[in-house]
Amino acid sequence: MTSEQHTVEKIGGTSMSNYEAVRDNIILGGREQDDLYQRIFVVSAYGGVTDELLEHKKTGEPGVYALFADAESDWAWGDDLTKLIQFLTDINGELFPDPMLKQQADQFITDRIEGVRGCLIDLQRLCSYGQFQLEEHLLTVREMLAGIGEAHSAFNTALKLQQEGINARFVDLTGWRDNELLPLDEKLKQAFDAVDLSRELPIVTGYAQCKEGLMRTFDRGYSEMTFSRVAVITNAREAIIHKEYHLSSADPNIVGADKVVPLGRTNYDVADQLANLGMEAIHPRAGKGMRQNEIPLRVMNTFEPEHTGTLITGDYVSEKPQVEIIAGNKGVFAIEVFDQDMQGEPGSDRRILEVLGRFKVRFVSKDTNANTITHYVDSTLKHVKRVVRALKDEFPNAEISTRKVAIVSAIGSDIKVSGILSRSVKALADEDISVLALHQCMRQVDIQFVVDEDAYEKTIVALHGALIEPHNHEYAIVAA
Ligand SMILES: Nc1ncnc2c1ncn2[C@@H]1O[C@H](COP(=O)(O)OP(=O)(O)O)[C@@H](O)[C@H]1O
Ligand SMILES: N[C@@H](CC(=O)OP(=O)(O)O)C(=O)O
Repeated sequence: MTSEQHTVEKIGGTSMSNYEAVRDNIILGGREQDDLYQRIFVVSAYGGVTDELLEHKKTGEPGVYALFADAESDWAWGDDLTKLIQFLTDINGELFPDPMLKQQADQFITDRIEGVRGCLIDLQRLCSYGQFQLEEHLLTVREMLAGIGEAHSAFNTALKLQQEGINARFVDLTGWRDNELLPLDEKLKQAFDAVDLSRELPIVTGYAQCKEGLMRTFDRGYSEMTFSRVAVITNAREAIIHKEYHLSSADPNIVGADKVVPLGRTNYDVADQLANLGMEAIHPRAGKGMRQNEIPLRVMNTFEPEHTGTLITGDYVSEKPQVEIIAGNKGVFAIEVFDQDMQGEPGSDRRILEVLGRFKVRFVSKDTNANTITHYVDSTLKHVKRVVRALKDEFPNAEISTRKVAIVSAIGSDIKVSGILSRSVKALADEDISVLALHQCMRQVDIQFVVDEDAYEKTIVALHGALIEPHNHEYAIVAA
């Protein structure tokens, strides 16, 4: 099934938890009955469910997976799974006042969870014989558990919409009781060849089981990968992500919702800069497929459906050079290698990168001079300490130092604005913010300021006030 007239739309977890908003603002949105179709919805688990299944995305608090992987507490995971059934059936109770429908939804998800419980008990027994190592199967366990959340929300949404007279169809990509493991693209082709978009509304699980193993590469970003591959494989005319906020000119929680303005237009290059800083409009690997297939990506605010949101395309460059977004990352470690012999010994950078690669530490930015190379890494203190120990072995005569910093970036599809650098630095100086390092590429799509970690918020506010607010954008920066 491919058509050039349909959209593929991802609905994020926080939005999914508000069924009425999903139904009224996304599914119906004032459309006539005949205009409801030609859309594919890829849904995430309800907010907080995947945290319970795996571990809390922000706090790290263990979920079922983390407890199962921690061999010490043999049965804590089982108790957690039982609590999870209660959590999910409570959600069903909110969603289905009709007892028959609630019973149907409860039956579906309880069967699924009890099936997984049986699997995990068998796996534990298998691994108790020593020939089988639990560690070798943990990624499969993680994938199986993750899929429960999306199966739950997709099944419920399809059932609810059917009750509202919409021909919604539950498309389960979680591989539950599948007898073959297919590569992702093949699995998607198989699933959507069976769908008639002119008269069916597929509600698709954001988790897809496939030979590549989505979580191996994307972990908690798996639903974006499923979403983007569905858009590519079915040749969508547009891909849309429905989130609980606009992609704004800065974090509304820092600058103030009254001061930020939605980004109306931008491009995948800017989206990659944001992802590099940890503020993901779209995961770069997920965005790559859509960019290469020239599928526009729109980020919509579920709770402001009348707003055209942010349209991300590969070729967009703002007519008037300007900063479009101030974004940053405060959890960054600067690892500085200062070695007086460096100038005379080419290859130092390669050796440093080899150490970072060995510990799978990703760097967000870097700067160098004759005898100093500094990498700014987005990692944990534990990993940074390991890297520093390895660097000391590699560079015995070097001074190696680390420091927690924040990186704040002024980003835009074209920021070749004369005087922007001086205005930015002045805005920071006026707030007594010292700039520890400064990076700008010749392509001029971003200027990165490295500041003390505790100056992160002040820096974002100062740059937003100097570079964006004076333009008094109203509806959006270049409305989509
Ligand atoms: N430029 C920005 N536009 C909108 N929100 C932003 C921006 N920068 C940071 N944020 C913050 O990111 C939060 C969402 O973070 P994110 O991890 O993407 O949520 P989710 O995991 O639900 O997609 C928003 O609630 C907002 O506080
Ligand atoms: N439900 C998964 C996948 C996901 O992307 O969710 P969300 O769209 O709410 O970020 C998770 O929480 O990781």
